[in-house]
Amino acid sequence: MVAITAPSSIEHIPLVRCPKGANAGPQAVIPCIDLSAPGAAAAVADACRTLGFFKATNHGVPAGLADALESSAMAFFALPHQEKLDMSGPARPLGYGSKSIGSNGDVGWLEYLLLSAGAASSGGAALPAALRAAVEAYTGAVRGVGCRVMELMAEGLGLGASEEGRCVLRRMVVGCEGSDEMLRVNHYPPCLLPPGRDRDECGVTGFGEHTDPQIISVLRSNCTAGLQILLRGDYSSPARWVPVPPDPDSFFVNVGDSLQVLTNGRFRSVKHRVLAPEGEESRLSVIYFGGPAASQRIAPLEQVMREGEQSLYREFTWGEYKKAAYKTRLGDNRLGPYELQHAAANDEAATKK
Ligand SMILES: C=C1C[C@]23C[C@@]1(O)CC[C@H]2[C@@]12CC[C@H](O)[C@@](C)(C(=O)O1)[C@H]2[C@@H]3C(=O)O
Ligand SMILES: O=C(O)CCC(=O)C(=O)O
Ligand SMILES: [Fe+2]
Repeated sequence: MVAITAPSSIEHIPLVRCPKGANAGPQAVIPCIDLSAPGAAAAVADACRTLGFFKATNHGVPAGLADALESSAMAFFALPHQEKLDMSGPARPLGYGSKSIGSNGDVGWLEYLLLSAGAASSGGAALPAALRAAVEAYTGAVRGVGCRVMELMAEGLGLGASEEGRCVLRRMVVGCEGSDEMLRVNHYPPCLLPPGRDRDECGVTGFGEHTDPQIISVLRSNCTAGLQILLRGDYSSPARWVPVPPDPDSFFVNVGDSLQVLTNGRFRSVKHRVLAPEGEESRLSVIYFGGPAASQRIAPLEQVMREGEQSLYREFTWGEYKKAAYKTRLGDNRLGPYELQHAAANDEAATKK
């Protein structure tokens, strides 16, 4: 990676360039799942096992809620820097941030608002009234999508026979005292490179590669592209980045690290990143992060484990994991320190059955 300085409305900052060569290869198909279709649970589980990512349609959220949030957020980001800071406070971690992501030196070509989104939260109390109202209405709706998806995930894992099984994931995030829900609004202004700078080999990093630490993330963006996911490689093909074509009418769902652990690796958290817009248009994305209460134990759900199967992870609470995660850089492997070497033993036990 090479540090460059690119001019734009968000000042001169050293930026990281992402090699584009790694994107070569056929367009990967992002699974597109109709949340109301009869086979949705199986399709969701399949997508979470293979990619850890899918697009959700037929979600029932009125377009007006996202439109209202998009327009009030764009009006907010158009305010002078100091006003934005005064209204939200600096992102430590909640608040208004610009260029710097987290507190360990990551930078990106964006500005953002990071808000607590819990049912009882007053996240962003000093924001403009229209933005606050739009955030509240949108959060209620996207939380509903998250609930539906978490129930489909549980059903797809084979836990759907009882109400308890079907709701086991959803209840960790919604309707649970102290759960850790956040809403993030990211604004990526166009990044116009000076004449002579060549974009063919590199893109400018909007948001560097990472996995999300929570259980689930539900993302919606405007029409501007930039999001990419990492397709894991195997013995026959190397890992590669694939662009996710934007679709403002749909939501994109990410499996987070905590869900990877809860399913003992059956669902895989997806590495993703955002490249800064190359055209004239800004990218505006809104992400709902569903995390559990700080005291929630994160360990494989008993109901998903086969007889004799061992946990692939040392157990932790969400509070411990979040604290550790916030000491890492974006691209670090945050689950690494919790991994146990039991995969081979589990495979052997499974094939003997
Ligand atoms: C560099 C960082 C930003 C982040 C906290 C961290 O130290 C590592 C995880 C990052 C991440 C990625 C997903 C979400 O955008 C986020 C809010 C989260 O929960 O973990 C961010 C954190 C952040 O921006 O503060
Ligand atoms: O802005 C985007 O499209 C994705 C950002 C993201 O992955 C994040 O905020 O965690
Ligand atoms: Fe993310």
